[in-house]
Amino acid sequence: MSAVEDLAVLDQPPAPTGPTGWTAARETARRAGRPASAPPCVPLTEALGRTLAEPLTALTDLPAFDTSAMDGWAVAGPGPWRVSGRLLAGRPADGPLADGAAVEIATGAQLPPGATAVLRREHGEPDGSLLRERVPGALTTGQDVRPRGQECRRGEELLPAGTTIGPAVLGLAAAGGHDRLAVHRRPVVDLLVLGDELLGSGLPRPGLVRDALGPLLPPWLRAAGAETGEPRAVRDDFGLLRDALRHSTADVVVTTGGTAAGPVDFLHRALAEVGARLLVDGVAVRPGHPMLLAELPGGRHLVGLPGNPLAAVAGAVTLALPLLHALAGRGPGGPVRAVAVDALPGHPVDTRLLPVRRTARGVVQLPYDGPAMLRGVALADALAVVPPGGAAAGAVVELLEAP
Ligand SMILES: Nc1nc2c(c(=O)[nH]1)N[C@H]1C(S)=C(S)[C@@H](COP(=O)(O)OP(=O)(O)OC[C@H]3O[C@@H](n4cnc5c(N)ncnc54)[C@H](O)[C@@H]3O)O[C@H]1N2
Ligand code: MOO
Repeated sequence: MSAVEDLAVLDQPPAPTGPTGWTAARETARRAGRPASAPPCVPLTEALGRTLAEPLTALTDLPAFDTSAMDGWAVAGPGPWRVSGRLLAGRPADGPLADGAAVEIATGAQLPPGATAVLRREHGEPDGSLLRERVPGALTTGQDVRPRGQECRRGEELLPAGTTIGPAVLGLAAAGGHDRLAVHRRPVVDLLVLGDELLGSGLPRPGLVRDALGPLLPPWLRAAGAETGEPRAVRDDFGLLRDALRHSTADVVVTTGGTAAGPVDFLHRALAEVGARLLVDGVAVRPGHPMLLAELPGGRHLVGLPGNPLAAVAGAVTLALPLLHALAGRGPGGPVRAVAVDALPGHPVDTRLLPVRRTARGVVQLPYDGPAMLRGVALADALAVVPPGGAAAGAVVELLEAP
């Protein structure tokens, strides 16, 4: 081994020897993800759900020209005014308006030079070719005019890099003159669902249960910025799992099940066999404590979610979403907090994640929150982070996104 390689090995944090604290585990996952360099520039139609790789700047003043905010008349100076002509939206204004003149104007039309205000249709009284105000003297200079640059000036930063591109961002980008946006690449996720007992359809039968995570995880991971296809069912076979890990080229492999120490829980062995390095091996959190995070050769990652469905949800919010957000270039965002209406029960030494519902007075616990249950979380607005020992009534707790 060369000296450089030697140093690189010494630089790496040692493999965890026990459960990682919940906050540290989430932070480790976030730090593990770095967005790829050279972000692509994509058309607006392909940018939804991605993250701005560069600040969004205005390519134009907004509005780009003085605009009428109302249907009525553009007027110059105090009334009464002599009316001639009509200005519609979509056509450039022609000649300037002389003092004492008015022109009929539509909302959104460019104001002619010399116009001092817009008189709304309902506030004006046409009298032959003259126009008067219904309430004389009520019109003020600049009224119902959207002056050029009111919202922004050309070159002004509208949104910072790291902003998630939602419909409003697309609209703003278009308004600001953009056809394409520099965005972070979506991290590609392979989802492997482990377990011989899992059914893809139909009713549970003796010993067999429906796969609940195959339907639950992909849309949630996509909403977190990932690109992922159909989950792949992998039977409880060491060789199959090892080969699935070995052959995946995804940025992140997410597995469900097989994290514990049962006779067919092969995940740890398969990770060792493919040369993975564990970054988190168990987390002091309930449910979900066997969750893990590993670095695969080539700097890719694997998140091992426990098989119990609510434990898998806890693993996703703790490890998978922070990792994917970081890879997708999303900032961590500020914590969301709420008051606990009643006391929230905790684990004596571990953090607990509880499905809760928002009410006007704060959040309340939902029933059916066992590790194997989804009934509570399906009704939940969020997962409350309950510190060891529990949270008293009136305490402020952090909230995490529920699927
Ligand atoms: N001796 C110990 N046993 C277990 C421990 C422990 O600490 N010591 N921890 C328990 C906890 S907590 C959890 S969580 C599970 C984690 O187990 P695995 O990740 O190995 O998951 P499996 O054994 O494969 O499955 C557990 C459970 O979940 C059901 N399952 C799995 N996948 C799905 C799916 N896609 N949809 C619905 N249900 C699923 C599976 O049938 C099992 O019932 O280990 C405990 N054991
Ligand atoms: O992770 Mo387990 O209960 O905590 O389901």
